[in-house]
Amino acid sequence: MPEPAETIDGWYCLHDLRSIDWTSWKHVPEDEKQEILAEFTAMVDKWIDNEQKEEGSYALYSILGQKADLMFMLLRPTMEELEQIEKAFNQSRLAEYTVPAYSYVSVVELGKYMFRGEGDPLEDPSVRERVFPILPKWEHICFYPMDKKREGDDNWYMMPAKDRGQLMYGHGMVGRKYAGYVKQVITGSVGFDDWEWGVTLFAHDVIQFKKLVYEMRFDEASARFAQFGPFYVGNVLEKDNITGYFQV
Ligand code: VOV
Repeated sequence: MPEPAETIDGWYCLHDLRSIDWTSWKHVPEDEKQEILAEFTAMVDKWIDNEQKEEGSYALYSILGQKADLMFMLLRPTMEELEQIEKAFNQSRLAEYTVPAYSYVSVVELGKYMFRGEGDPLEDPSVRERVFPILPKWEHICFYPMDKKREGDDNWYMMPAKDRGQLMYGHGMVGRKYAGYVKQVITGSVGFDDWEWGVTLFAHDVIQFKKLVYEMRFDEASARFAQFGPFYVGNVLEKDNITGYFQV
């Protein structure tokens, strides 16, 4: 049996995507809208406070297209904390005007392919930074789940570790060209959700997602083995712009 890849796991992750029921929202009296948004903003304040204490992280984006309108990406040390956040939103008044669109449960993951250090990797500050990341608040986000193929000769899980390591090295080299343009957070979801990984990318210029994902399609790790779920792309929603976003 090929040697399984060892992973270094960090914060648990919830991608929570919601669609807004604009028709119902439109009919809410203005003063009530302000109260509802104040309650939601107070929730975001808690996420910001938690991030400042480095006990987790968050990203808040508006999503284009009809698949969803909002995406919350939340990182916490435990799944219980993620559940509390999800529940708090579901019990909020804003939730009455949203419909669940998609969700994804995973954990920030670093494959040991590239880790050359000795001892406990979680004591290495550069590893900690990657598995307990403070999510960038860059202008754009792109999120999609993916699998590695298990078909005939293209079975990732039957490949020797050394060959997988080589392919991941090639993958990393393509990715490195985008340093400063795209930041990636890879979350593992085997046993947690319907796909094997969640890929979350952040960029200042949205076109960089297309360039990177397209270039990677030609790299063997993706060309032979990658299978993709739905893609979600969006724009950062800063706390101060929440009221403006909900204006109708
Ligand atoms: C910004 C670009 C970028 C960079 C620099 C980068 C680098 C790296 C390195 C060095 C490593 C290996 C060690 C680790 O960290 O695990 C990985 C790992 C991984 N990646 Fe990646 N990736 C990028 C970007 C990047 C993209 C765009 C995708 C989606 C693929 C595509 O075709 O759409 C992706 C996927 C993954 C996955 C699913 C894994 C885990 C695979 C496994 O079998 O364990 N990734 N990735």
